[in-house]
Amino acid sequence: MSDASTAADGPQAPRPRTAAVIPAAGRGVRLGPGAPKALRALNGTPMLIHAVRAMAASRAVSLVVVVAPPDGAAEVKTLLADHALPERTDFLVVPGGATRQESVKLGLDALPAGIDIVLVHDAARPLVPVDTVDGVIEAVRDGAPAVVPALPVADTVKEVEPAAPGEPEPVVATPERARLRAVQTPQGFDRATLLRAHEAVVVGEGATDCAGLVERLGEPVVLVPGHEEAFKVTRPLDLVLAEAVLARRRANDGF
Ligand SMILES: Nc1ccn([C@@H]2O[C@H](COP(=O)(O)OP(=O)(O)OP(=O)(O)O)[C@@H](O)[C@H]2O)c(=O)n1
Ligand SMILES: C[C@](O)(CO)[C@H](O)COP(=O)(O)O
Repeated sequence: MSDASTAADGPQAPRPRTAAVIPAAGRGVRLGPGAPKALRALNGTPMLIHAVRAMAASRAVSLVVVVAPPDGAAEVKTLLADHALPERTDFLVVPGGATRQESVKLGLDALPAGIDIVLVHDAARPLVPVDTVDGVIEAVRDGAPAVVPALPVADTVKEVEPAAPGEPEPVVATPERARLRAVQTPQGFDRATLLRAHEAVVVGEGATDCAGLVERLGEPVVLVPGHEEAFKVTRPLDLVLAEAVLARRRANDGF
């Protein structure tokens, strides 16, 4: 994707500037004991570095804000300095909060003036392909205030009445699968809309993704195609899958 702001036949309006906020402050409890999830290695490189490279691979992204584990900002700055990253991209590191939503808000608060489009991308989705990133940015540039990459759901999904641990859970509904989508990141937003959505959150009534907050404002949220390789590393088997994807990429492209 080219980011030129002038054309041969004269000056045009400058392209909107895009930043990526990467919440990376989670512990990774479901992955099991160890370092914070974003700092764990995939093929010898921290997951966070894979995620940062995935964002910086888009020529439209001029700034990446990493939201680090609360006591890990210095370590993350060192990691960014120690790994090869594109020179055209700027990097900022801020400490995160107690929830993903709080961490994203801390990242948003660190954005400088002049950024119009914000991607929010989980460090835990280190392998998202650049075409998916660019597809999200393009849809925001085309005027959608909130854009989410998504895939059809493969399993049938049941809604349950939560039960005590160890007790069977009663099913209350089976949503029509053809209407369900599993959503991924990066989610892309018009900056002002995303900020308004975060500022409107009532304590105790958060959402598990930023797009959920925009929906509550009554603003439209649209989906674009996601990618199987943009899966979230959540449980131990996901690490095995992520390393297999990297091995396949190396075999295919010598990458
Ligand atoms: N307080 C938090 C919690 C989560 N995240 C980030 O949000 C993304 C998605 O969250 P998830 O995969 O659930 O990560 P964890 O919260 O670390 O996982 P777990 O729930 O297993 O502890 C991750 O990149 C994670 O680092 C964050 O920045 N700040
Ligand atoms: C944002 C997200 O990755 C979209 O699927 C997901 O909601 C994050 O959930 P988590 O359990 O907080 O990781």
